[in-house]
Amino acid sequence: MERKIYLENTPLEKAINMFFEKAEGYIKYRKTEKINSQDSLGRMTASPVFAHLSSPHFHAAAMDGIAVKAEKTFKATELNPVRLKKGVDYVEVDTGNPLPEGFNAVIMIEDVVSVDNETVEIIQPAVPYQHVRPIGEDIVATELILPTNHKIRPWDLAALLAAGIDFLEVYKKVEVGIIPTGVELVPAGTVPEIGQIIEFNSHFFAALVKEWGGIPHSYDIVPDEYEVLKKTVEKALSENDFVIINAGSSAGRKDYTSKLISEMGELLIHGIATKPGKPAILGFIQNKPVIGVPGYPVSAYFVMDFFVKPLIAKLNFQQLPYAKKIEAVISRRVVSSLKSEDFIPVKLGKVKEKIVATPINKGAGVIMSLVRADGVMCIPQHIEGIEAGEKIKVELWKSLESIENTVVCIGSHDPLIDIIGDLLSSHYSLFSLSSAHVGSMGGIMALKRGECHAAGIHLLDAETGQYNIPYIKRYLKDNEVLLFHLVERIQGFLVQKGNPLNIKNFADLIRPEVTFINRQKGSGTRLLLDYKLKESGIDSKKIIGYNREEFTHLAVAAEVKAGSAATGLGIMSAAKAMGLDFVPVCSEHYDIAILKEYMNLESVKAFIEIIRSREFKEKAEGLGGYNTEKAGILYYEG
Ligand SMILES: Nc1nc2c(c(=O)[nH]1)N[C@H]1C(S)=C(S)[C@@H](COP(=O)(O)OP(=O)(O)OC[C@H]3O[C@@H](n4cnc5c(N)ncnc54)[C@H](O)[C@@H]3O)O[C@H]1N2
Ligand code: MOO
Repeated sequence: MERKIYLENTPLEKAINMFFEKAEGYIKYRKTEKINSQDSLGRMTASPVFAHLSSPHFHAAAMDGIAVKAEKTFKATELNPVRLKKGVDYVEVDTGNPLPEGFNAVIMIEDVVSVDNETVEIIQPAVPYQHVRPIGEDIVATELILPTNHKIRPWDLAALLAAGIDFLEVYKKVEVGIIPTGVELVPAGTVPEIGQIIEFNSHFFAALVKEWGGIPHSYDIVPDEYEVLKKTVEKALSENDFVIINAGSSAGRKDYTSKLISEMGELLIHGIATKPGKPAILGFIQNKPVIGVPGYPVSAYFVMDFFVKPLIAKLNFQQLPYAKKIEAVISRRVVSSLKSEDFIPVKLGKVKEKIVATPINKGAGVIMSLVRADGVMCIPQHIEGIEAGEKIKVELWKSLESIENTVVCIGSHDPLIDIIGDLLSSHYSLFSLSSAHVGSMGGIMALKRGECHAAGIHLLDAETGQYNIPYIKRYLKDNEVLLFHLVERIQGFLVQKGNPLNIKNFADLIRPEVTFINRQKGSGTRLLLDYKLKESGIDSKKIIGYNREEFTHLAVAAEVKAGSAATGLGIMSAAKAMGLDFVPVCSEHYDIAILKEYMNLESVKAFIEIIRSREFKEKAEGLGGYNTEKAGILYYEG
């Protein structure tokens, strides 16, 4: 099997146009079916629907009271009440009852004075047909209830039934075949061995298809064998309106999808100018659309969103679900490829009047970036990147109200921030926490720019040996800042189980067999390392890997776990999380800085309450490596 190395780079808009132009003829002819009106919610009418019955189909009392002959009441006044005889001049009726023969108005029971069991008195005349719902007030038999191409809403469904329409003709729901491919895949529910991956994309796609109004049919995992894939595609085509083939879309040795589409039908496009989503495949077999969706889930989501969502909408004769967009400022610099339109999931929060977007650009394989996202931003092609503080458009995945109730905490990474976030939303259902890890200095700068409420910081001042306060004095001198203790935390070397290289102190870092993974400039851990190196007179140039940077403790731990570095400086919880050993070397202050003006926000008050809670302290102590004695104490105002 030859590899297909060359992928096209068709701009997204062009790809969409080409694809839907070609699909146009197919989209026009849709199958219809008769369904029970009671099950018609959300379906599209395929022909006009006319009323079988009128509603009401008899004159009906509109109020509880008495049915009268209006003429007999005309003389009634307060001074000269009119008396009416039961059965002759009036009949008792309840709302909805048919108006008895010969009667033409209803008087509300509140306006009727009972004289005896057989007689009532009234002091106001009744107008003919007052409080009567005449035949056909709501619906007249034969009138148009719903036009063609109308999506049935709850009240439409009610009107259909009221008009005596028990069955109606709707378009058949689009049926979508989903074929997962790859020998490495094992069905969800299996414990995967090394090299095996749990197959979740077909379930992910099926859920998307349902959400977008289609009926998914997933097929068994197809190993990377051309003939098996061909057979499955043939079967799926015969059973569905279109087919999605998952994975095998790029340049791997067994990436067959594009070859198969060219051989069985017409390959329209292989490769679009987006990131992620680049290896998308668009084609037609027997005139039915066949879409090759990349294996990486984030890449897959965007290809589904670009092509499958509108295709389902068109085949269902429905409008695309409305995507709400807002303007936000971006909290940190994002570099972007000149060759592609970049789609990046973001976390959102509102600080003062600004909506702040923090990009979660973790790569196409990280499904958690979608789980954590509140929206998606797009950087157009031919733009190299966006600077922190610039405005961007964001597609919203969450209500503006919940974004307004989000505490934005930007700064140094610590798993405690996730714990605070979880406690905040579990104790205060309205509030949530959005955190971004950009290092302590990044947090201070975000506070200064008004892009976060709180910053998690642990900045050691090399001159004074003091934590955080000197930095606040220097960088936030124009702001009123409150500094709260969070924890004292132990920093140490993350090493393989058993510490095979026997790394004990900073001097060990320059041993030739010790490779290092560093944290990014501006992070507190980096400052701590540099301070300690200087203190011990160690030249950082002698450390192999000093220039390799990661953004979080966990990322450092992952590098050590994978063996690409022997050690890195980090916190105990990161070592524990990755099953590594931890060699403590020093402790530091991790504090929370908050601008005073945000302290009147209920969400920020709740955030502080959580930090002070016993539950938080217990959870933090449980992780190991933290002293929470002073958590939540305000110790500096500047
Ligand atoms: N040399 C090149 N390599 C890659 C390129 C390239 O242009 N040249 N493109 C990269 C990009 S971009 C993407 S996106 C991926 C797309 O990969 P494929 O669509 O070929 O998919 P696989 O390689 O088979 O799988 C990728 C990844 O996804 C996992 N996967 C696949 N199916 C499922 C499923 N049903 N459930 C869960 N996970 C699934 C699979 O195990 C792999 O880990 O290619 C890059 N490579
Ligand atoms: O589509 Mo790939 O996901 O560009 O990374």
